[in-house]
Amino acid sequence: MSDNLGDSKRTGSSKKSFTQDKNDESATDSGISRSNPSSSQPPSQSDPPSPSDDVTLVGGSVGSDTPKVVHYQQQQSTFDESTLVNGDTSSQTYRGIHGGITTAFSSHDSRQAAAQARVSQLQYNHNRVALDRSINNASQFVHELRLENKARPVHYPVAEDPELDAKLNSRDSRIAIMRQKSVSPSPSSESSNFSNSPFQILKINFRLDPGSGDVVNNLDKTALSTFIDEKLSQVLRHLSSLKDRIDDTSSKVLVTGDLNSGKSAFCNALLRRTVLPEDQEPCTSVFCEIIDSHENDGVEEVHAVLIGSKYRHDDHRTYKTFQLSDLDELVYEAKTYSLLVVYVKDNRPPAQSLLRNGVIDIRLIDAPGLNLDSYHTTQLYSRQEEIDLVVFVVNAENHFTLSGREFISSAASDKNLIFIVVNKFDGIKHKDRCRTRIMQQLQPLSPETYKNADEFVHFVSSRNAMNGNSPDGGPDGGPDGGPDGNSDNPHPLGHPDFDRLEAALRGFILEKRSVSKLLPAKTYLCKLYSDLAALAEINERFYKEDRAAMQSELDEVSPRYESAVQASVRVNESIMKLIEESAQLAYDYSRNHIRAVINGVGQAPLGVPFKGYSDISDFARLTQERVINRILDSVSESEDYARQATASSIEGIRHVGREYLGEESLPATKFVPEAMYSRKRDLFQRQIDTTFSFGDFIDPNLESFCEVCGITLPSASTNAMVGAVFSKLWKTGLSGLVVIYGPQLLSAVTGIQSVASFLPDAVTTRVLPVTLLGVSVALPIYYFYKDAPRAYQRKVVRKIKRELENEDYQNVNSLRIAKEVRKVLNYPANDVSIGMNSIIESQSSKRAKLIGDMKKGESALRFYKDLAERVKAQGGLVDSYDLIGVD
Ligand SMILES: Nc1nc2c(ncn2[C@@H]2O[C@H](COP(=O)(O)OP(=O)(O)OP(=O)(O)O)[C@@H](O)[C@H]2O)c(=O)[nH]1
Repeated sequence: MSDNLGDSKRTGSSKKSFTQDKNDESATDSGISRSNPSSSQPPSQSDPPSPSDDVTLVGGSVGSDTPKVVHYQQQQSTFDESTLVNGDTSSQTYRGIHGGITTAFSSHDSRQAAAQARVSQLQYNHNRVALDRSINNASQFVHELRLENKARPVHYPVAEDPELDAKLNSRDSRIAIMRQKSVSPSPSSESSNFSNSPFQILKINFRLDPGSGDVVNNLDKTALSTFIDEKLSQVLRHLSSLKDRIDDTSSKVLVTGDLNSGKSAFCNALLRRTVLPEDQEPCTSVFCEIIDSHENDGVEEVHAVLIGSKYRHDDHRTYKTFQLSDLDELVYEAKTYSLLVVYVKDNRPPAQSLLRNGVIDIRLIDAPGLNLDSYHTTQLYSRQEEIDLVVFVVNAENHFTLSGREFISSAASDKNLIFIVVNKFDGIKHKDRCRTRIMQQLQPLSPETYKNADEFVHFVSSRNAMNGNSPDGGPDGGPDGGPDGNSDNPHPLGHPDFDRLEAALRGFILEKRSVSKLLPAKTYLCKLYSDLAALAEINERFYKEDRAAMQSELDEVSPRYESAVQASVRVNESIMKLIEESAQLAYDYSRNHIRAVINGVGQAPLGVPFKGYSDISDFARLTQERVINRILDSVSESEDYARQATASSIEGIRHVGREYLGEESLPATKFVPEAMYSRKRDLFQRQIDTTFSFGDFIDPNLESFCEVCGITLPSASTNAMVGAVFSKLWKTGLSGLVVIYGPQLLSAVTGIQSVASFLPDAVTTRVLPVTLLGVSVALPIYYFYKDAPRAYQRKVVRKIKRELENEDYQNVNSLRIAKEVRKVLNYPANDVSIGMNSIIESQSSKRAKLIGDMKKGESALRFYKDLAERVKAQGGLVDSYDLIGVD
């Protein structure tokens, strides 16, 4: 030691270094050489470095030619980059024996390690924040996809592998599935994966029920959409738990090992204070989770979690609170408590504190020693996601027990790397032999740990580290051993092995958490983004193809629709024209025909026999009936004509319809002509006043008078004129007759008088007046008597005509007849129209649906295009995060 001090003093440096080189031929009994760049002389045990000296450790990994160099600051018992030694010619090397192992330390590598740790830390934070953001983005994408799926079911490529289908639907495969079902009821065995699915995360396992036939084709869009929604909500849940995981800054270290191997002592040594009870006898039977007290408002206490409760710090019902000193008893109470949450204060600076190191909160979990009871629980515990590291404490005196071996090989396959702490190394006499044997045992149990033994396998004495005894000073402490259990007064030499273990532990947790915490998130995100991109592209392609197909369909449908509309207009027009022509024809015919009949009704004798005045009332009735019937007949004839016209028009309309719609398109209807004009026929007959009076038989008329008297009028016109005058006069009454015919009568009388002057007086005064009087009385009576039947006919005809005129009979009936024609023709027209409309409607609804679908497709296309771009960009970003590249 004096040599080293001398070296140190010669260089004027306070730095010392221990060189640990397992390959060195000049190794001590530990097989590790002592090297000193500045002095070839080994340091002696009697020359310990001064308390103020710092040292640099150079440690080589097993099987590695390159020694690993870590700077060691003795005073702080930490590894730090601030000390400069190796690589620097001015640096000095301190030689010393520590726990039988010669170690050499280089500050150069230490600086590198520290700088690297800082870069790792920065990179970790950067990656964590980036991943956090990426998880948020992914959640947003998935959320948007869910909404899209609700609006329009996502097109999901259900793998339709004909070969696979055939295999799955084959009898053998059905039997195989049924057998599998009967053997294993797990959900995964009940469903069959479509191996050619393009997805990893978004892969949906469709249950294949042997009895349900082709499950793929049986899935309708809605069912598929429900599956997808469920899958997406699963993804969202997973993203949320990933987020929790990477946002969780704490790391858990599970300390386990054989019974009595010193697990509690090791935890205490890490804390540099005796928190957990240590005993020769197995004592810890409850898991103890040690957490920095700042998570409990700085209060040191124990929360004993009752069996069956899930610990929640803010829920006092889940635990009972105790003092730290109660732990001595609590650790035995496995029947009451499932977990002891121990809050301890660690006031050491972050560089020394493991629990609160300023970067990540570390929780230590002291597990019960492995035995039959605890083995399974501990194994399950170690598999928890939150466990970032498993430290297995093995008693150097006992080596690995059977349960220890089993646990290590199982935990190693789970976590890949585990820390092995070979404790109680202070009590080992033949340390090198012990080391070799332990390494031999470890190699098959955890090859990875063995390969990286320098970092993961540590031979230490927790007791010495705790008590501050010299590394090789034995259980009772060396000559420079400090007071028991007092971290404030460590051994001046410190405990490089233990400190190295601590540094490696901390380095692993801090640096490797990128792998343990971030890598699962990155891997999941990469897969998810790749799936989302694939799904978006598939849908983009689908909607593009769909759009093209719809466009070509629309190109066909649109002209068909246009021509259907135009044809409908044309057909409609021609049918309307046909209807109007038919109605007009019926109207014209009816009007002319009825008018002609009405006009002609009084012209010819009605042929009603006049059987004398005794029968005059029958005569009157018959005459009136004859006139009315004649007119009604004309109406009926017009209606018949209209029926015929309607029948031919119906055929015309149906012909037009058939031409456009096709033979079978019109409903089979039967035209019943009799149904036309079946109502309101006798209306007119009922309206005519059929009563008559005596006056109806008196209708003086020159023509008839002359006819009755056998007088022939000069001409028809004169006859008519005179007749009219005569008629007028008659209407004015007898006085008028006298006024008009008076002169004639007077001249006749005068003529008679002049003739009478030649006649004897007796003749002129008696016979002549009497004769004349007789004639003038008898003649009208005779006339009226003879003319009465015809007078009645004339009067009835005139009366009826007058009434008809008043009613605008011809027009009203013609309109009625034409209206009925129109009405009846509207039926076939309607049939044609319905046929036409259905064609237009089908084209129109097809067109409208296509246009609507195209619009929806457009927005879906935009969505997926946008999604694909964003997802790809995000995927590329996440892929570029280098989580494990910083070493
Ligand atoms: N010599 C020596 N003894 C130690 C060391 N570490 C622990 N011991 C002793 O070993 C005994 C058991 O230590 P514990 O820490 O209780 O062991 P444990 O593994 O926690 O025990 P259980 O949890 O009960 O299985 C105690 O008497 C300790 O003092 C060490 O490094 N060297």
